[in-house]
Amino acid sequence: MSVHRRTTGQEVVLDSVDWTVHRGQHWALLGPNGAGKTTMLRLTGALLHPTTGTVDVLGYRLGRVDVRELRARIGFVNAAQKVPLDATAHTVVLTGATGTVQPLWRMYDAAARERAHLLLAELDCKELARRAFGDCSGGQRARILIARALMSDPSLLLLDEPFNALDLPSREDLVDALYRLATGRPGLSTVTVTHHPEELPPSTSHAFLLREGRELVSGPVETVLTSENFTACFGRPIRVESYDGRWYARSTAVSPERRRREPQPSQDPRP
Ligand SMILES: Nc1ncnc2c1ncn2[C@@H]1O[C@H](COP(=O)(O)OP(=O)(O)OP(=O)(O)O)[C@@H](O)[C@H]1O
Repeated sequence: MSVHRRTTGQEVVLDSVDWTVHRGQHWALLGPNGAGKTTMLRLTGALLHPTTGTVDVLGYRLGRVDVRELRARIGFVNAAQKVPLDATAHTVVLTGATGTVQPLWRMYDAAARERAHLLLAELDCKELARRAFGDCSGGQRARILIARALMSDPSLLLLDEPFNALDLPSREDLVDALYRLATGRPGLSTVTVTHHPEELPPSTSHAFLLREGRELVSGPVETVLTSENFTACFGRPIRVESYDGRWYARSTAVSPERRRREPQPSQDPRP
C-alpha cells in the first residue's frame, strides 16, 4: 500500500508498506519526524485511503465499506481531538458512545452512563468524573480521552503520541494504564505512535520502524528495538537497552567539545 501527497499527488508519503496487526497484539510505531507514522495510523483508523494498494481493517477493505461504521469500531486517540473544555470528564467519555464532540444526551441510557464511570475507573480517573475536562492535567486528559475511545468497545485502539507533553509521573501513570488495558482486555489490539521507547508499556508485543515513508524493520518488539535498528532509523548512533520490560534509548554521538570536558560513556551504562 502507498500514499501520495494530497496536494501534488506526486510525492510519496508512504511507500510499499505491508503490515498486519493481529488480534491481541500491541504495536509501537516509531520513526523520525515526517516519517509517515500519523499517516499510517490514519489509514489504520479508516480516516484516509491509500492511493495505491489495499488496506483491510477489522476484516473490511477500505473503499468497500461504510467508513463511519468501521470508525465506530476503532478507538482513535490524538491530541487534535476536539473536546468542550467545560464538559465534565464523565460527559467527555460519554461522547465516545456517539463519536461526537458535543454530548447527544438523548442517546445515552443508564447503561452508557454507568459504562462511562467504569471506564474512568479502569483508567484510574474515577474521582475526576465531575471535574471539567479543562481543569484536568495533561496526564488526566490523556487517560480520559482513552476512556472516551473505549466507550464504543473497539477491537482496535490507535494512540497518536498519547504521551505528548506529560511529566514523568503522568507518563508512568499512562504506561501503567496502557499495560492494564492490554493485559485486562485480551481481544484488544493497540497501535501506539511515539517518539520515545521509554513510553512503551511492557505489554508492547511488536514494533514497526518507519523511515522516509518506508518500512525499515518490523516484528516482535525485542527484535526491532535494537541499537542497530534505531541507529539506521534515526541516522545517528543510538544505544537502545531493555530493562524490566521497558526500553531506553540515548544518542551515543558525543560532540568534540563534550568529549574534551567529560569522560567517555562507559561500555555498560545502566538506565
Ligand atoms: N494532508 C497532507 N497533505 C500533504 N502532506 C501531508 C499531509 N499529511 C501528511 N503529509 C506529509 O506526509 C509526511 C508524513 O507525515 P506524518 O504526519 O504521517 O509523519 P509523522 O511520522 O507522523 O511525523 P511527526 O513525527 O512529525 O508527527 C510529511 O512530510 C507530511 O508533511
